[in-house]
Amino acid sequence: MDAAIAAINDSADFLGFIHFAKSPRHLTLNTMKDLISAIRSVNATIPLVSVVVNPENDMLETLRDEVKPDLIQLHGKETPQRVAEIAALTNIPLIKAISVSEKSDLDAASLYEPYVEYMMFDAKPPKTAVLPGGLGLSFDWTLMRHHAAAKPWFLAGGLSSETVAAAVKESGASMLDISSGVESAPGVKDSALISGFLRAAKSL
Ligand SMILES: O=C(O)c1ccccc1NCC(=O)[C@H](O)[C@H](O)COP(=O)(O)O
Repeated sequence: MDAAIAAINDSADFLGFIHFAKSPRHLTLNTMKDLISAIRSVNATIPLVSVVVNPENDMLETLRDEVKPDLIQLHGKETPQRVAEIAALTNIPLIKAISVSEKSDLDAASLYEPYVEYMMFDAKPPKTAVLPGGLGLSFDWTLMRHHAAAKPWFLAGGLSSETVAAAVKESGASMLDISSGVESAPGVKDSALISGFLRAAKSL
């Protein structure tokens, strides 16, 4: 909660919460529900995002009916057809994350755009990685320069107060997503790092 308050005080535009058991950032759906409710009692407007990976329908129904995030971020290998089903099932705006290591990884993005509010482009994890995100890895940001997008998109992966200026310059991103770059240890958000990142990003 302290990190969420720090981010709100420093004018973060979204807050995200991970539901993925293997992640050091994992929150149960009950904990996420309580956290979302507590944050809404101090700030009713900041959009709150539940981040999930290849979710089954029963989990999505719990998100929709109990957790009630403003957005759901899909960070797995969901196909465009599955994203369409999730949009219809939940009626909650979606963010679809795409893993990028080369230009051709961007080709499928347009297939998702009809069903989502936002896209996210994140670094492709190594094959051996346990996590699909939150790894502090970046990709060639210049790949985004010529990407024709119909929906607004976040740049993610390896961002920090040190890298953000180059990331924005090289990618042309106007929306950013950060996780490990504002942590003092895996899963431990650091208020000072959050403030530093938001100041650096908003000064660009
Ligand atoms: O962060 C996680 O542990 C995680 C686990 C499962 C699915 C997604 C996850 N993170 C997704 C994010 O949106 C991260 O913010 C994004 O990958 C950037 O991470 P980082 O490179 O650490 O800033």
